[in-house]
Amino acid sequence: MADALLELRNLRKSYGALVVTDDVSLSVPTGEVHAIIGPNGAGKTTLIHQISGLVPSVSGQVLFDGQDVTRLPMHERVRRGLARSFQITSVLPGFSALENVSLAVQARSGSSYRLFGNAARERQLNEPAMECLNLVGLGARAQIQAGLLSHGEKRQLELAIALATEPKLLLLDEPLAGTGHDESRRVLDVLQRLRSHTTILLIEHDMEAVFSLADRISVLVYGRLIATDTPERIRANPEVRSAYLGEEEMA
Ligand SMILES: Nc1ncnc2c1ncn2[C@@H]1O[C@H](COP(=O)(O)OP(=O)(O)OP(=O)(O)O)[C@@H](O)[C@H]1O
Repeated sequence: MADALLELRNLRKSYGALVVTDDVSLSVPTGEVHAIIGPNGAGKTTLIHQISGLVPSVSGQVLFDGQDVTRLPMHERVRRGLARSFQITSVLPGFSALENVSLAVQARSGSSYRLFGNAARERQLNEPAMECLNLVGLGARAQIQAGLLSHGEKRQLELAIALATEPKLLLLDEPLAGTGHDESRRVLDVLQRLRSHTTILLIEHDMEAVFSLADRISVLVYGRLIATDTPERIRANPEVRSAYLGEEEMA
Protein backbone atom coordinates (compact mmCIF):
# COMPACT_ATOMS: atom_id res chain seq x y z
CA MET A 1 0.00 0.00 0.00
CA ALA A 2 1.62 3.21 -1.20
CA ASP A 3 0.47 5.48 1.62
CA ALA A 4 0.97 3.02 4.50
CA LEU A 5 2.42 4.71 7.57
CA LEU A 6 3.22 1.34 9.09
CA GLU A 7 3.84 -1.79 7.13
CA LEU A 8 4.68 -5.17 8.60
CA ARG A 9 6.13 -7.74 6.23
CA ASN A 10 6.19 -11.40 7.24
CA LEU A 11 7.08 -10.57 10.84
CA ARG A 12 7.98 -13.48 13.04
CA LYS A 13 9.03 -14.04 16.65
CA SER A 14 9.67 -17.26 18.52
CA TYR A 15 10.77 -18.18 22.02
CA GLY A 16 12.55 -21.52 21.71
CA ALA A 17 10.14 -23.84 19.94
CA LEU A 18 7.16 -21.56 20.60
CA VAL A 19 6.30 -19.47 17.56
CA VAL A 20 4.56 -16.39 18.98
CA THR A 21 4.04 -14.26 15.87
CA ASP A 22 4.08 -16.03 12.57
CA ASP A 23 4.40 -14.41 9.16
CA VAL A 24 2.42 -11.31 10.15
CA SER A 25 1.89 -8.83 7.31
CA LEU A 26 -0.18 -5.72 7.83
CA SER A 27 -0.55 -2.20 6.43
CA VAL A 28 -1.80 0.72 8.52
CA PRO A 29 -2.44 3.89 6.49
CA THR A 30 -2.06 7.38 7.93
CA GLY A 31 -5.12 8.46 9.89
CA GLU A 32 -6.43 4.98 10.63
CA VAL A 33 -7.43 3.62 14.02
CA HIS A 34 -6.46 -0.04 13.78
CA ALA A 35 -7.25 -2.57 16.49
CA ILE A 36 -5.62 -5.96 16.98
CA ILE A 37 -7.79 -8.47 18.78
CA GLY A 38 -7.34 -12.12 19.61
CA PRO A 39 -7.57 -14.62 22.44
CA ASN A 40 -5.20 -14.58 25.43
CA GLY A 41 -1.71 -15.63 24.41
CA ALA A 42 -2.33 -14.99 20.70
CA GLY A 43 0.81 -12.86 20.47
CA LYS A 44 -0.72 -9.35 20.45
CA THR A 45 1.61 -7.80 23.05
CA THR A 46 4.63 -9.46 21.46
CA LEU A 47 3.65 -7.98 18.09
CA ILE A 48 3.41 -4.48 19.63
CA HIS A 49 6.85 -5.08 21.23
CA GLN A 50 8.27 -6.02 17.83
CA ILE A 51 6.83 -2.86 16.25
CA SER A 52 8.08 -0.58 19.03
CA GLY A 53 11.51 -2.21 19.05
CA LEU A 54 11.37 -3.67 22.54
CA VAL A 55 11.62 -7.22 21.20
CA PRO A 56 13.74 -8.12 18.14
CA SER A 57 12.08 -10.06 15.34
CA VAL A 58 13.50 -13.35 14.14
CA SER A 59 12.63 -12.42 10.57
CA GLY A 60 10.48 -10.05 8.57
CA GLN A 61 10.43 -6.28 8.31
CA VAL A 62 8.89 -3.26 10.01
CA LEU A 63 8.56 -0.29 7.68
CA PHE A 64 7.59 3.01 9.21
CA ASP A 65 6.93 6.16 7.26
CA GLY A 66 8.56 4.62 4.21
CA GLN A 67 11.73 3.47 5.96
CA ASP A 68 12.92 0.12 7.21
CA VAL A 69 13.17 0.43 11.01
CA THR A 70 13.46 -3.31 11.71
CA ARG A 71 16.95 -3.05 13.18
CA LEU A 72 16.59 0.34 14.85
CA PRO A 73 16.53 0.63 18.65
CA MET A 74 13.34 1.79 20.33
CA HIS A 75 14.50 5.35 21.07
CA GLU A 76 15.34 5.84 17.39
CA ARG A 77 11.84 4.69 16.43
CA VAL A 78 10.35 7.10 18.97
CA ARG A 79 12.44 9.90 17.47
CA ARG A 80 10.92 9.11 14.08
CA GLY A 81 7.40 9.36 15.46
CA LEU A 82 6.57 5.82 16.53
CA ALA A 83 5.40 6.25 20.12
CA ARG A 84 4.33 3.65 22.55
CA SER A 85 2.20 4.37 25.55
CA PHE A 86 3.88 2.60 28.43
CA GLN A 87 1.56 1.47 31.12
CA ILE A 88 1.31 3.40 34.35
CA THR A 89 4.84 2.30 35.30
CA SER A 90 6.19 5.18 33.19
CA VAL A 91 4.34 7.80 35.27
CA LEU A 92 6.55 9.40 37.95
CA PRO A 93 4.23 9.49 40.99
CA GLY A 94 6.14 12.20 42.90
CA PHE A 95 5.96 14.71 40.04
CA SER A 96 2.91 16.71 39.00
CA ALA A 97 0.96 15.69 35.90
CA LEU A 98 2.43 18.72 34.12
CA GLU A 99 6.00 17.86 35.13
CA ASN A 100 5.52 14.30 33.87
CA VAL A 101 4.48 15.55 30.44
CA SER A 102 7.14 18.31 30.41
CA LEU A 103 9.82 15.67 30.89
CA ALA A 104 8.52 13.88 27.78
CA VAL A 105 8.53 17.18 25.84
CA GLN A 106 12.11 17.69 26.94
CA ALA A 107 13.09 14.18 25.86
CA ARG A 108 11.49 14.86 22.48
CA SER A 109 13.35 18.14 22.03
CA GLY A 110 16.57 16.27 22.78
CA SER A 111 17.86 19.11 24.92
CA SER A 112 20.23 18.44 27.74
CA TYR A 113 19.34 21.47 29.84
CA ARG A 114 17.86 21.05 33.28
CA LEU A 115 14.10 20.86 33.38
CA PHE A 116 13.34 23.25 36.18
CA GLY A 117 14.88 26.54 37.22
CA ASN A 118 14.83 28.91 34.31
CA ALA A 119 11.43 30.51 33.70
CA ALA A 120 11.78 30.88 29.93
CA ARG A 121 12.94 27.30 29.48
CA GLU A 122 10.20 26.06 31.76
CA ARG A 123 7.62 27.89 29.64
CA GLN A 124 9.04 26.30 26.50
CA LEU A 125 8.38 22.88 27.95
CA ASN A 126 5.20 23.63 29.86
CA GLU A 127 3.21 25.17 27.02
CA PRO A 128 3.29 22.11 24.73
CA ALA A 129 2.88 19.90 27.81
CA MET A 130 -0.31 21.79 28.76
CA GLU A 131 -1.63 21.33 25.22
CA CYS A 132 -1.18 17.58 25.58
CA LEU A 133 -2.88 17.59 28.99
CA ASN A 134 -5.81 19.60 27.59
CA LEU A 135 -6.10 17.18 24.70
CA VAL A 136 -6.51 14.23 27.05
CA GLY A 137 -8.88 16.16 29.34
CA LEU A 138 -6.45 16.59 32.23
CA GLY A 139 -5.81 20.34 31.92
CA ALA A 140 -7.53 21.09 35.22
CA ARG A 141 -5.41 18.43 36.97
CA ALA A 142 -2.02 19.69 35.71
CA GLN A 143 -0.66 20.61 39.13
CA ILE A 144 -1.82 17.46 40.90
CA GLN A 145 0.87 14.99 41.94
CA ALA A 146 0.62 12.09 39.48
CA GLY A 147 0.55 9.51 42.27
CA LEU A 148 -2.69 11.06 43.55
CA LEU A 149 -4.55 10.76 40.23
CA SER A 150 -7.23 8.09 39.83
CA HIS A 151 -6.43 4.99 37.76
CA GLY A 152 -8.35 6.37 34.77
CA GLU A 153 -6.59 9.73 35.06
CA LYS A 154 -3.22 7.97 35.10
CA ARG A 155 -4.19 6.26 31.85
CA GLN A 156 -5.05 9.68 30.42
CA LEU A 157 -1.68 10.96 31.66
CA GLU A 158 0.12 8.10 29.87
CA LEU A 159 -1.57 9.19 26.68
CA ALA A 160 -0.48 12.81 27.26
CA ILE A 161 3.11 11.61 27.84
CA ALA A 162 3.02 9.63 24.60
CA LEU A 163 1.53 12.61 22.73
CA ALA A 164 4.34 14.83 24.00
CA THR A 165 6.72 12.93 21.73
CA GLU A 166 4.62 14.20 18.76
CA PRO A 167 3.93 10.73 17.40
CA LYS A 168 2.85 9.95 13.87
CA LEU A 169 1.76 6.56 15.17
CA LEU A 170 0.59 5.79 18.68
CA LEU A 171 0.87 2.16 19.84
CA LEU A 172 -1.49 1.42 22.71
CA ASP A 173 -1.51 -1.78 24.72
CA GLU A 174 -4.91 -2.13 26.36
CA PRO A 175 -5.61 1.55 27.07
CA LEU A 176 -8.85 0.65 28.89
CA ALA A 177 -7.40 -2.09 31.10
CA GLY A 178 -8.29 -1.72 34.76
CA THR A 179 -10.64 1.20 34.25
CA GLY A 180 -14.14 1.24 35.70
CA HIS A 181 -17.21 1.96 33.59
CA ASP A 182 -17.13 5.78 33.86
CA GLU A 183 -13.36 5.91 33.53
CA SER A 184 -13.36 3.73 30.45
CA ARG A 185 -15.95 6.02 28.83
CA ARG A 186 -13.68 8.97 29.55
CA VAL A 187 -10.56 7.28 28.13
CA LEU A 188 -12.62 6.20 25.12
CA ASP A 189 -13.70 9.82 24.56
CA VAL A 190 -10.04 10.84 24.69
CA LEU A 191 -9.13 8.20 22.11
CA GLN A 192 -11.93 9.42 19.84
CA ARG A 193 -10.48 12.93 20.14
CA LEU A 194 -6.93 11.73 19.40
CA ARG A 195 -7.89 10.07 16.15
CA SER A 196 -7.79 13.42 14.34
CA HIS A 197 -4.25 14.05 15.64
CA THR A 198 -2.48 10.75 15.12
CA THR A 199 -2.71 7.28 13.61
CA ILE A 200 -3.43 4.68 16.29
CA LEU A 201 -2.67 0.97 16.52
CA LEU A 202 -4.11 -0.60 19.64
CA ILE A 203 -4.68 -3.88 21.39
CA GLU A 204 -7.85 -3.96 23.43
CA HIS A 205 -9.96 -6.68 25.05
CA ASP A 206 -13.06 -4.49 25.45
CA MET A 207 -14.94 -5.48 22.30
CA GLU A 208 -17.55 -2.74 22.59
CA ALA A 209 -14.75 -0.17 22.62
CA VAL A 210 -12.90 -1.85 19.75
CA PHE A 211 -15.94 -2.02 17.52
CA SER A 212 -16.90 1.60 18.20
CA LEU A 213 -13.38 2.99 17.79
CA ALA A 214 -11.57 1.05 15.07
CA ASP A 215 -11.66 1.81 11.35
CA ARG A 216 -10.26 -1.66 10.76
CA ILE A 217 -9.63 -4.67 12.94
CA SER A 218 -7.03 -7.44 12.62
CA VAL A 219 -7.60 -10.78 14.31
CA LEU A 220 -4.57 -12.66 15.62
CA VAL A 221 -4.94 -16.33 16.55
CA TYR A 222 -1.94 -18.45 17.60
CA GLY A 223 0.39 -15.81 16.18
CA ARG A 224 -1.23 -15.68 12.75
CA LEU A 225 -3.45 -12.95 11.35
CA ILE A 226 -6.61 -14.67 10.22
CA ALA A 227 -8.45 -11.54 9.07
CA THR A 228 -8.06 -7.79 8.62
CA ASP A 229 -11.22 -5.90 7.77
CA THR A 230 -13.81 -3.31 8.77
CA PRO A 231 -15.64 -3.89 12.07
CA GLU A 232 -18.83 -4.88 10.21
CA ARG A 233 -17.06 -7.51 8.11
CA ILE A 234 -15.06 -8.81 11.07
CA ARG A 235 -18.31 -9.18 12.99
CA ALA A 236 -19.79 -11.23 10.15
CA ASN A 237 -16.67 -13.30 9.39
CA PRO A 238 -17.42 -16.97 10.21
CA GLU A 239 -13.75 -17.87 10.71
CA VAL A 240 -13.36 -15.06 13.23
CA ARG A 241 -16.53 -16.09 15.01
CA SER A 242 -15.45 -19.68 15.41
CA ALA A 243 -11.84 -18.85 16.22
CA TYR A 244 -12.38 -16.14 18.71
CA LEU A 245 -15.50 -14.09 19.16
CA GLY A 246 -18.48 -15.72 20.78
CA GLU A 247 -21.81 -15.12 19.03
CA GLU A 248 -23.11 -13.19 21.99
CA GLU A 249 -20.04 -10.90 22.17
CA MET A 250 -20.62 -9.72 18.64
CA ALA A 251 -24.39 -9.58 18.69
N1 LIG B 1 9.62 -13.38 27.07
C1 LIG B 1 8.93 -14.50 26.79
N2 LIG B 1 9.47 -15.71 26.91
C2 LIG B 1 8.78 -16.83 26.60
N3 LIG B 1 7.51 -16.84 26.17
C3 LIG B 1 6.90 -15.67 26.03
C4 LIG B 1 7.56 -14.43 26.34
N4 LIG B 1 6.68 -13.41 26.09
C5 LIG B 1 5.54 -13.98 25.68
N5 LIG B 1 5.66 -15.33 25.64
C6 LIG B 1 4.61 -16.28 25.23
O1 LIG B 1 4.17 -15.88 23.95
C7 LIG B 1 2.77 -16.11 23.82
C8 LIG B 1 2.08 -14.81 23.41
O2 LIG B 1 2.14 -13.87 24.48
P1 LIG B 1 1.57 -12.39 24.35
O3 LIG B 1 1.69 -11.75 25.68
O4 LIG B 1 2.22 -11.72 23.19
O5 LIG B 1 0.04 -12.67 23.99
P2 LIG B 1 -1.22 -11.70 24.06
O6 LIG B 1 -2.03 -11.98 22.85
O7 LIG B 1 -0.76 -10.30 24.26
O8 LIG B 1 -1.97 -12.21 25.37
P3 LIG B 1 -2.94 -11.42 26.39
O9 LIG B 1 -4.18 -11.09 25.61
O10 LIG B 1 -3.21 -12.45 27.44
O11 LIG B 1 -2.19 -10.23 26.89
C9 LIG B 1 2.29 -16.66 25.16
O12 LIG B 1 2.23 -18.05 25.06
C10 LIG B 1 3.38 -16.24 26.11
O13 LIG B 1 3.48 -17.13 27.18
